[in-house]
Amino acid sequence: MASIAEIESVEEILNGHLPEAEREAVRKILYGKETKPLTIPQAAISLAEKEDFEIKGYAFAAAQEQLRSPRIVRVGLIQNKIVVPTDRPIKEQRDALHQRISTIVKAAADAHVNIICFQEAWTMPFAFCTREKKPWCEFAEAAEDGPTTELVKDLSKQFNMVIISPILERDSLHGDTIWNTAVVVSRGRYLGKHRKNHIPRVGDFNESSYYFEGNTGHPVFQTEFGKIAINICYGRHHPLNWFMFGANGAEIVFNPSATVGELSEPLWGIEARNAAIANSYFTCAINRVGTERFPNEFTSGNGQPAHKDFGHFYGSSYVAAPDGSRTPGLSRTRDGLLIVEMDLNLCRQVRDVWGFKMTQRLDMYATSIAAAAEPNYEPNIIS
Ligand SMILES: NC(=O)NCCC(=O)O
Repeated sequence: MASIAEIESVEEILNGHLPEAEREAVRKILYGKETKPLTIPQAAISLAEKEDFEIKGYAFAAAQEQLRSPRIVRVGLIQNKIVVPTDRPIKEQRDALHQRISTIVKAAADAHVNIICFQEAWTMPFAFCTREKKPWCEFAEAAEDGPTTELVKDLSKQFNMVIISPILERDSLHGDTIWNTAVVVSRGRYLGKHRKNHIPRVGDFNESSYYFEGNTGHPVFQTEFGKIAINICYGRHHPLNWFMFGANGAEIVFNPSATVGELSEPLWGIEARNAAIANSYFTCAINRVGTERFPNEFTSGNGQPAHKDFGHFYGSSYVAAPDGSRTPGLSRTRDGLLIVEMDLNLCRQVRDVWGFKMTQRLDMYATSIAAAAEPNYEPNIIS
């Protein structure tokens, strides 16, 4: 039997072992309405083969309306391993990732992707497990015009793509503070940024040693391809975080992440998908792959011996639609590009059917939440 880290994907196992007669019914129960495979241009397929990354494409269907034209958008999600070992010079590590992701973006451009999102802190290993400041803080760079944003501006301009680039940000203007930030670039220009709202204090995710909770609220970016927002990684466990992006009008919310199997894999397929259902928008969940080893040992505060790796980042990036259907996930082990076509009209179509916005009782919850946030709140328990 394969070890859990070696399992390529749950879908592969189901497809390989379910009798054909039942396969489609089981798929429908688990994943909802069928997502049709997309025809991916040969140039993109050849590049993926040559450069050894998975490429998969699916399309969500929406109803044809009488008064509105379809609003078809193609999104791309990239998941990847780090390229060179973590003891190599910072610039070499970052340059290697810049090169790798630029190649995958080229395949996305060949497949006519309009909006692409990279994984959380994509320019670096997820070194926060070490609690060491040196040399990892050196990966932090300016959101507006750091070397990574300059590269992303070039790619965005060259391929007319909106690019979401989650980086470690250094804000030199405000005390050299560090943030976990997603930068949004459109038409080759910096459009804005969002800083991660919820900072984990769980397992080896010692991110609070490096940066604070974000101070940018819940911005939604109006792009030529629709209204988009970013809920960075651990924010996916917070329903109100998802909710506020929806309250500000998001049609697609990206969830660039870095998370490991032991901790979160059973939650992974549920949370972004549930957010898509609850908020009647599309969600795009992205996780890195591979096992990252660090030069120095660190402990996990769990009584176990010190160790040098973070465990297995399980990939499995996927997209969920407001009607609750979802695409299959990318591989649990390989670099990959997931291309998904969607009609943004589906958001309103689902709202009309389910009425979740109409029935949400915001005024009642506003009062209740304001009361519950008071330090002397008395929980309403009747015994
Ligand atoms: N990067 C990050 O916030 N990870 C926390 C663990 C998780 O949310 O699964």
